[in-house]
Amino acid sequence: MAAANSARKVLTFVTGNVKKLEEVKAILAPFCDVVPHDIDLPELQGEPNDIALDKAKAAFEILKKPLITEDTCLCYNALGGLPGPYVKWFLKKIKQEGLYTLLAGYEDKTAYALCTFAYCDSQGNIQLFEGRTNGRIVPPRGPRDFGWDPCFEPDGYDQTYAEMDSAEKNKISHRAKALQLLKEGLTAHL
Ligand SMILES: O=c1nc[nH]c2c1ncn2[C@H]1C[C@H](O)[C@@H](COP(=O)(O)OP(=O)(O)OP(=O)(O)O)O1
Ligand SMILES: [Mg+2]
Repeated sequence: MAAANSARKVLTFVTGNVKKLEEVKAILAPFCDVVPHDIDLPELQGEPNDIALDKAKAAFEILKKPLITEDTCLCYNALGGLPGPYVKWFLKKIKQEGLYTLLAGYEDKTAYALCTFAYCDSQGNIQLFEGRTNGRIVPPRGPRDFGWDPCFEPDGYDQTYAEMDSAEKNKISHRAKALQLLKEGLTAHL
């Protein structure tokens, strides 16, 4: 990875999620190539930062080379930040409709999408880069090919993430913001 300046930089992204990979590749295209490595990493329960750190540590123990991992949370303000890192399991069991009806008893539909990238260097040192986009939870609208995108309407938009084109989402998303910080943080390393 520590390539000469003239060579194209390469980052290994450990994820099992092809839609994440697609977005990360598109957002980082001007900066580096992204090579996926599909490992189903164990995920701790707990605070988003601890989960993100642990995910990178687990990936490094297997690959023993520099890499990035990412963990995404969908946090409802009315629920003290839940489902947060557990949104994957909520989605699996109650689907997009359920993610909306979960808030039936609450007036506050605001939420934020939180993305935490972890970069692990060749020595196993880990740095985190966090991006957050505020919005609200709505009845699902738009294509259903990426997680909770149909339920999340970012502030300042009347479209859900799912209804926006991908280029637009990639300008304002939680993931785009985290990757901007990662690019700034890694320019010296890569
Ligand atoms: O921008 C997004 N828009 C909509 N849905 C999203 C987004 N980003 C992640 N998601 C979904 C995927 C999974 O249901 C959960 C996060 O769980 P999370 O553990 O981070 O993802 P994952 O297990 O699919 O992939 P990985 O192998 O990288 O852990 O939210
Ligand atoms: Mg996961």
